[in-house]
Amino acid sequence: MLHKLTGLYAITPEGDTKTLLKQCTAALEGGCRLLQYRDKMAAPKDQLTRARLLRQLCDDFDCKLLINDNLALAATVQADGVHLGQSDTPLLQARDALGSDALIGITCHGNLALANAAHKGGADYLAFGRFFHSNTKPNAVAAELGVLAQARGQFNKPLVAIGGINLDNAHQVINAGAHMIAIGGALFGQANIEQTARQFCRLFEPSRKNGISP
Ligand SMILES: Cc1ncc(COP(=O)(O)OP(=O)(O)O)c(N)n1
Ligand SMILES: Cc1nc(C(=O)O)sc1CCOP(=O)(O)O
Ligand SMILES: [Mg+2]
Repeated sequence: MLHKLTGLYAITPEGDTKTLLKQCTAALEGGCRLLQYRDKMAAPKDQLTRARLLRQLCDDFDCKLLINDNLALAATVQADGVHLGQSDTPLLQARDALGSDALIGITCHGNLALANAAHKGGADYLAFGRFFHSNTKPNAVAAELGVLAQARGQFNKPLVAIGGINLDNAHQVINAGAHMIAIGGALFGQANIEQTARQFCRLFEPSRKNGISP
C-alpha cells in the first residue's frame, strides 16, 4: 500500500533504549505510522542498536521510519528516509546516497524561499516550524501559521508542522494547511502514550481527503 504522508509524525525523545522501545511501541499501537528517530545524546553504537530495534518495530506495524540528521545510520538500518535541517547534509547529496525511493524531509523554518529550494530539489515533504513554544527545542526558529497556507498554494507537496504542538493547539496547524503534525513532548511526555497517539490520529479523520501520496 502506498503510504500517505498525512497524520501523526512522532519524534522520538531522548532516553535509554528500553524506555524508547516501550514508548515507541505505545505510539505505534495508538496508530502512529510515521516515526522519526531523533537522538542528539546517545553514543554512535547505542544509536545503531536503537535504530535497528526501531526498524524492526516499525516493520511490525507497517510504519515508516525516518532518521534525523544521520544519512549513514539511515542507510545502515535501511530506514525509509531521513529528515535534514538546513545545516545537515545537502538534499542532493542525500538523494544520491539513499536513492529515489527514500523519503527525504527538509526543515524550512517559516521561509518559503527555503521551501522552494527543497521542493525543486525533490524533497518528499517540507517541514515548517516551530509554531509554538517547544520544550524539546526551545531555541528553534519561530514560524507564522500563515506560511502553511502560502505553502499549500505554492507547492503540491506534503507539509509538516512542528514545534510545541499538542492536543489543544494541533487544530490550528491542521486548519492552516499542515498534512502532518510532528510531535515530541506532547506525545512521549504523556502517561498514556497509546491513547494520546490515538487522539492525535483522530484529528485527521475528517480531513483524510487532504492526504498526498509520496
Ligand atoms: C519533521 C521535522 N521538522 C523539523 C525538524 C528539525 O530539523 P533540524 O532543523 O535539522 O533540527 P534538529 O532536529 O536536527 O535539531 C525535525 N527534526 N523534524
Ligand atoms: C526537533 C524540532 N525541530 C523544530 C523546528 O522548529 O525545527 S521544533 C522541534 C521539537 C519538536 O518537539 P516538541 O513537539 O516537543 O516541541
Ligand atoms: Mg538536523
